[in-house]
Amino acid sequence: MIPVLTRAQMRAFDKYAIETCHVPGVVLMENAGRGAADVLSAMIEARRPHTPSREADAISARARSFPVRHVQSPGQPATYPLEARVVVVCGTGNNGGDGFVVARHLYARGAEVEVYLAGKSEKVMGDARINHDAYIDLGGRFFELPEGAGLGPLHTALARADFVIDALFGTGLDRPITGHLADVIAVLNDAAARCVALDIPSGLDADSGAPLGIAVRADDTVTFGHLKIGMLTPEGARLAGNVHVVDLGVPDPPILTHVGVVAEVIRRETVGSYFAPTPERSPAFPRQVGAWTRPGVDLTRRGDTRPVASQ
Ligand SMILES: NC(=O)C1=CN([C@@H]2O[C@H](COP(=O)(O)OP(=O)(O)OC[C@H]3O[C@@H](n4cnc5c(N)ncnc54)[C@H](O)[C@@H]3O)[C@@H](O)[C@H]2O)[C@@H](O)CC1
Ligand SMILES: [K+]
Repeated sequence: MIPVLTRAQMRAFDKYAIETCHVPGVVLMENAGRGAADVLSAMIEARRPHTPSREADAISARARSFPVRHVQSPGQPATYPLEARVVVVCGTGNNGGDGFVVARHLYARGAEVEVYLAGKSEKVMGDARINHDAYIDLGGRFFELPEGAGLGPLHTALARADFVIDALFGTGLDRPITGHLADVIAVLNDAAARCVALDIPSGLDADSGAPLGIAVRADDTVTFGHLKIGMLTPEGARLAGNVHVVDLGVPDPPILTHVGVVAEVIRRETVGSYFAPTPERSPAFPRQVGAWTRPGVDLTRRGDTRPVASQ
């Protein structure tokens, strides 16, 4: 079964890993961002066969000048250099920090990357600041888009982008989005580029699955650690698009025991475990001996998912 967490549970998961298990937050952020970069690399690779021939010539010329250390190895999701123009739109919190990690990895893999920060660098702190500085000091293309700045440059960048990465807000969202940040999201939603959200589409309430003011309409969402319940409601699922779960590099059992889960997604292959065999003939299937009957199952809480009785 696949665990599903609330916003508070996911935040408690990260906190427990950092404070009790002593996995540094910046390591979790690196694992999250690198995992997302792998998902994106595979998406970029999947487009490669459709490249028109003139462009393909340019690509092979670039490939010849790309460092030899990027020889494709087993498990590597793509051929380097990646052929894609990627615009990463970051907020000033840790979701934006994930965006800087993704930007750094895609840049290192040869993609054309630009980062737009919806705010000022001076507002970026902690683990996000470490990754902000690393990306910029490695020579990554970077632009600030603070309150009051025109959104023309973002429009222009998105018009030529293949992918736009939404790293504005994750589980830290706690009030409706208004003003400048709402305008930035509207620009993202107008773009033709494939939109990939990090953790959750910005503006989506991770618990209710409703937009808080305005929300990004993603084609894909790369979510970190575990599914969030808000992505499984009809509206949340529509905004999240295809969902990919990336692990944070920490084992689940010691942490999930402490933080709990709100629901579980059942896999086809394990659905049988929800049914218990009856020793007698079932009244519903009188000819069948040892029929399988449905026990009481409540899929909304982990504690209630055990079969309680044969009925
Ligand atoms: N160390 C960690 O805890 C990890 C966090 N991760 C990422 O961090 C995210 C959570 O990061 P943060 O808690 O920094 O929060 P966010 O980056 O989601 O949001 C940033 C801040 O924006 C403010 N805010 C909330 N709603 C707003 C609104 N409507 N308008 C303007 N400002 C608003 C809040 O003060 C919030 O803390 C996760 O979704 C995930 O992407 C991952 O990197 C994994 C590790
Ligand atoms: K996001």
